Amino acid sequence: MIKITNLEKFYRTEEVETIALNKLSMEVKKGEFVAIMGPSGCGKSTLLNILGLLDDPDAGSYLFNDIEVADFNERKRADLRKHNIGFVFQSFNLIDELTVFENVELPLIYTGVAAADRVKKVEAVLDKMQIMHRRNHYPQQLSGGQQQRVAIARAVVNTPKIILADEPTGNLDSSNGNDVMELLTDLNEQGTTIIMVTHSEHDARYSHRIIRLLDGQTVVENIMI
Ligand SMILES: Nc1ncnc2c1ncn2[C@@H]1O[C@H](COP(=O)(O)OP(=O)(O)OP(=O)(O)O)[C@@H](O)[C@H]1O
Repeated sequence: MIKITNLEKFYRTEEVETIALNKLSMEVKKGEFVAIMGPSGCGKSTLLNILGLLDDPDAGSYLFNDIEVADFNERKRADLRKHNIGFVFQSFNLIDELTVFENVELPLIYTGVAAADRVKKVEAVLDKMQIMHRRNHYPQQLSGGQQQRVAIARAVVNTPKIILADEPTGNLDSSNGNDVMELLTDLNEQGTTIIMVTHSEHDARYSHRIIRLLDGQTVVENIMI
C-alpha cells in the first residue's frame, strides 16, 4: 500500500541545513498496524506529513497504491488525500465553532457527498464511536477522551484506506488512551491500515510492527507477536 525508497527531506534556513529524512526506506502493507517510534527530532512528524501527502519530499520515491506520488503537486495531493487518508492528532484538531456533528460532516462536504447521505454516514459513525448523545455539543464542552472519539469519527467517516495517527493518546489519561487504542485496533481489524507515531511503548504494543527511527533513518524493526 505504501512503499518509500531513499526518501530525503531537508529544511534550509540561512545558516543551517537540517536533514530531517536521510534516504529513508520502508514499506507498509495493506491491513497492517505499524507504530513509528524514535527520539525527539528523529523525523517522525516529517515522515507522517509526507506519508499523509501534507508535504512533499526533496528526493526519493513514494509509491501510494503503486502510484508514484513524490512529484504530485498540491492539488493532486489534496485530491488523493481526501479520498484515501484519515488523520488523528494528539491535540484532536477539531473546529471549536462547529458542533460534533458538523466537525464529522466536514470531510463529506469536501468530497461532495449529498446532504441526506451525509446525515446517515455521520450518524452511523457517531453511533459506532459512542458519542451520538453529544452530537449537538461543541468540542470545548467535551472531555479529552470524547474529543478524540469525535476526531476518530471525523477521520473514518469517508472510509479511508489508511489512518495516520500522530501521538493519538498524548493528551489523554490512561483509561481514555486505552479506549482510543481499542478503537484504532477495531478499525484495523475491519481492514483499515494504520500508521501511528508514538512515544509510548504501551501504545506501540497494539501494533503489529514497530519501525524505529534515528536521525531520519530506519534503525530497527520489531515484529510484535
Ligand atoms: N519547519 C522546519 N524548519 C526547520 N527545521 C525543521 C522543521 N521541521 C522540522 N525540522 C527539523 O527536522 C528534524 C526532524 O523533525 P521532526 O519534527 O520530524 O521530528 P520528530 O521525530 O517528529 O520530533 P518530536 O518527537 O519532537 O515531535 C528536527 O531536527 C527538526 O528540528
